Amino acid sequence: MEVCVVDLPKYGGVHGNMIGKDMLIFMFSTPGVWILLILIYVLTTFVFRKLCSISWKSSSSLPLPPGPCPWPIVGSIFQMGKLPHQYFAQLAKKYGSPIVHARLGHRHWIVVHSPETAMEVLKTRDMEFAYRAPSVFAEHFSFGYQNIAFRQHTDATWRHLRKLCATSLFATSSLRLSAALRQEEISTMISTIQSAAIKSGSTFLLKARPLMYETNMNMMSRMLFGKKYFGTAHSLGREAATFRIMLEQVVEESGKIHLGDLFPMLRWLDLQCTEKNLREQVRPAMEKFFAARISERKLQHHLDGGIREHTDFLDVLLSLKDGDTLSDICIMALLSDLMSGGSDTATVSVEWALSELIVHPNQLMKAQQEIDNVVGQYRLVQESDIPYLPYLHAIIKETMRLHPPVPLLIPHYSPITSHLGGYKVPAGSNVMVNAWAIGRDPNVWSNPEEFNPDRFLGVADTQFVGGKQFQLLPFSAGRRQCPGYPLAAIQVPHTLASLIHAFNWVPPAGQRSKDKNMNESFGLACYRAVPLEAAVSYRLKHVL
Ligand code: HEM
Repeated sequence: MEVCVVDLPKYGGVHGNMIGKDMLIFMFSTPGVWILLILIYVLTTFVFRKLCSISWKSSSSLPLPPGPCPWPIVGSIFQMGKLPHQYFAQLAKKYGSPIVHARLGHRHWIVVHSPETAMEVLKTRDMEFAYRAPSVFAEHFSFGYQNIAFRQHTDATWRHLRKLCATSLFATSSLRLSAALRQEEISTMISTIQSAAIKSGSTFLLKARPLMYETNMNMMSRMLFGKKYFGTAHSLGREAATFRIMLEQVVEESGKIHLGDLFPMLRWLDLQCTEKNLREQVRPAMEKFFAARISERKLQHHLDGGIREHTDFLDVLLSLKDGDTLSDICIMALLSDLMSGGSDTATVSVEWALSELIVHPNQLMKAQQEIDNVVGQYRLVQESDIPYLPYLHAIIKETMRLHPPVPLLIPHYSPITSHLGGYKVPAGSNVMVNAWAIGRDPNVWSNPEEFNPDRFLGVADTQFVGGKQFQLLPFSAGRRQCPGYPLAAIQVPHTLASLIHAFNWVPPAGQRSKDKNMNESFGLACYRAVPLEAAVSYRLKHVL
């Protein structure tokens, strides 16, 4: 039998099982295949683009606002640095756009930089942008989004809580009732400094921040639940120690960037162990502290036979009836919200105002003269004097223009895809207003870097809360506008007036007025990076 030997190609015949290099060489040397491939490529690209444009158009056919090209996965986290408001202001300048965008991890940040765009976010389309983003810190600090700051504005309880604050804590009549306790705390602060001045001869070096912070905390805790934890010997028990430790933990956690917020899919891993700390240490400590305040007050109500007069906000909250009652968890969340909302912001405002006045001695002198004319030198400033001090008010407005205590406000959020100023806002974006940048914008203010309180003489206080022009936004505006504004509008000028009325403030020896270190640090509020230190001497004829 004849055997026909066929020399097979190494990988099989043309119509056989041909794979590998030779096959590729064969394919690409055939013009028909080339044409076919090009056709397939063109077709698929066309179909893909078409499909994309259909789904893009159904959400938004607009481009993202200008911004840096993000790194894969991390986005622009490493470019942002420690002062996000300054980073975004630079981006707005670089791209010549009042709306800029950066991606940080998984989340988009859309930041607006002009009064017009701020008005669109905070007023015109307030309902769309007044949401809050879910976040690791917010979830634990607010006992599961139970407080005002992190509850959604569409929730009826959010409206109820804001209304309760407006009618029973910050209403003019309520503030009048709590005025005496604030005066006591201010007098204590002044006499503490005065004693130190007497002890050290006449002029002494003072770091005022801790004292101002403690004074504000005492005012807040007394107004909210009738107790104080700083300063005098009788308030330094175990309860005060617990309170202070809790406070330190909250401040520390609030300043952290939680990876779970930037990469929600990795949240369960808790790579930094920050969530474990929040869940197992901070939240239980807060819960234990506030639960104890609530149960001791419930006991008092019981002993008083339900006829106790309201002495503080906790009394009001525990006396709510029928459909208005709040759960204990909600009360705890509200108390901690108000404590933290009202302490750092007021402290930071007064510290920046003092810092500016120390480097502008003529303006300090003018303010002191104004106060002397109204108050004299034989008593301390009282809240009832505040309406008669227009130059002091102008100083505070000018300070908050240059140093808004919360420079990017609290981030707003868009849960759905939306648009702003002709740009796309992807679903799940943080939408932020750069109050710091608007306050320093040369298109809005003449000589914006100059500290010139006179520009605000004769300007109504309502300018503080958005006003008509949205140029000055330290308290924000619209639905989320700071509910504590009526208190801050008394507390900040009262504290500042008392300090500059009672003392002379000059830079420490060897430091000239114009050597100003106005660097900032970013946190719950935007403090001076280096706490203010000044040489202080008592200037009143009145002795405490
Ligand atoms: C100088 C003093 C203060 C400044 C500059 C200030 C500023 C602000 C800002 C910028 C916001 C964010 C608004 C937004 O998200 O658009 C805010 C919200 C808030 N502030 Fe203030 N604040 C001050 C004092 C207070 C005080 C005294 C309290 C209470 C005792 C308070 C309680 C709150 C609360 C609860 C919120 C959340 C409001 C919400 O989300 O609905 N603040 N504040």
